[in-house]
Amino acid sequence: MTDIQLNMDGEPGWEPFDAPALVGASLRFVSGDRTGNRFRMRYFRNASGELVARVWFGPETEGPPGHAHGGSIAAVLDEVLGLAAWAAGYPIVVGNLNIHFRHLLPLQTVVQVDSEVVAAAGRKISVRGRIVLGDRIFAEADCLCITLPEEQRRQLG
Ligand SMILES: CCCCCCCCCCCCCCCC(=O)SCCNC(=O)CCNC(=O)[C@H](O)C(C)(C)COP(=O)(O)OP(=O)(O)OC[C@H]1O[C@@H](n2cnc3c(N)ncnc32)[C@H](O)[C@@H]1OP(=O)(O)O
Repeated sequence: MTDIQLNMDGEPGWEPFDAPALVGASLRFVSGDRTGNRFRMRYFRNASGELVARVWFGPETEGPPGHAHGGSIAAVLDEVLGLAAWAAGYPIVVGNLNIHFRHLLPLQTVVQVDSEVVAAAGRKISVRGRIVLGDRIFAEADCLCITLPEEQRRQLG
């Protein structure tokens, strides 16, 4: 437990990021339980202002024996990259998420999710992300987010 908590810390120059304060408390599926056996997550903004997450993939995210289920990896990328667009000021939902799974991700490991908002054109916001540990890349993703019309936003809020 201590190791997990230590590894979940940010880096110098990172600021803790309060996701519920921005989007409400609805993100329980991935980041809502900081003590359970599925995901444990902490969000930060790095020195460039980009959203970064530290994520522990627990035993209940298992797919291939001893390794994370692809769907669990997709769930994390969906939330982090969607939230990255919100953190950049765009009220969106994810329209398309394309993932390259590069290496099996061992369970009970804390990895880092990097994100970058790369383009905004009309309602379409492009976000890129990857899951890494040191120089090991586990997954890379391109995410197309679509801003919600005001009326739909009101219905959700
Ligand atoms: C303050 C209160 C708020 C509270 C709110 C809290 C929310 C808290 C969020 C937290 C942060 C997120 C973290 C989790 C992220 C998810 O998990 S979101 C859930 C998963 N996503 C969904 O369920 C989305 C379901 N899909 C939809 O709702 C609709 O299809 C969409 C995406 C809103 C688009 O529908 P639409 O508004 O009718 O837009 P439409 O006119 O079809 O398309 C607009 C443009 O986007 C393009 N486009 C649309 N979809 C696609 C697609 N899939 N592929 C490619 N292009 C597309 C169209 O081609 C079109 O392009 P142009 O013709 O303008 O060049």
